[in-house]
Amino acid sequence: MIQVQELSHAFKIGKKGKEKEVPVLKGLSFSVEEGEIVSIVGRSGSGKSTLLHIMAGFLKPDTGTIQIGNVKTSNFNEVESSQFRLTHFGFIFQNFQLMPGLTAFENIELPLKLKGENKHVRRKKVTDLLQHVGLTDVQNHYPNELSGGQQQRVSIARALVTDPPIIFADEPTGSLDSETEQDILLLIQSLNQTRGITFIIITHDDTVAETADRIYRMHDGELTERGAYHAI
Ligand SMILES: Nc1ncnc2c1ncn2[C@@H]1O[C@H](COP(=O)(O)OP(=O)(O)OP(=O)(O)O)[C@@H](O)[C@H]1O
Repeated sequence: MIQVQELSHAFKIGKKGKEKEVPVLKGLSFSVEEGEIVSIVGRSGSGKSTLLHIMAGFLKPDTGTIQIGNVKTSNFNEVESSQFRLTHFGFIFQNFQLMPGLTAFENIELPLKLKGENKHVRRKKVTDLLQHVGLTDVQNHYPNELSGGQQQRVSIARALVTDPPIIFADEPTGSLDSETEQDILLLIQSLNQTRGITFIIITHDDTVAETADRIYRMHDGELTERGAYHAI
């Protein structure tokens, strides 16, 4: 479903005229099947976030191609990239990135408002998702009135509310204690199974990586597959 081929990217650093090229991705190729949980594991600075930014269309690769379904997304211009992102991708971040002035319900509802969905559809979708992620009782709480795990559940529900087929999760449990981490990983697995959503999890943590159906290890700008694990 997602095919990445021969992807390379280097950053230019230093003063104008004296720039140095720092290669980060060096011709890496890999694929993700529809409905899979894939993790990309690697040390800090190995290029995981760069790969995610390129796959999500925030950054152009120097060379290489990305194909999602039958669409070659690496050929997109900025407008096409952002339109594709809105309909195909959801994002989960380490630090949740919730709007502090909105309740849990309103945070989850926001992408639907931006999409112009009517109130009735919004209420139904948000109510269903609140139940699915176990937050019905705290739906009127603001982010600072929620635990880290609850905030991450809100951000997961927000990522899912527009029904994207692919979710990118960048260190989704990086701010959580190990018990809450397990709860969130189980939630991701349950959403993957019940809704068929593809998850791409970026992490430096082997325990998190092993939740996935398939693990890729990032090392020196290349990816190698590490086999299948089902640790939970
Ligand atoms: N905008 C940029 N300009 C120059 N160099 C960059 C830029 N972004 C990232 N880099 C460099 O590219 C390399 C890979 O960074 P990247 O953030 O992709 O790694 P990572 O594996 O996601 O790390 P972490 O786990 O710490 O987030 C690092 O050496 C970093 O310093």
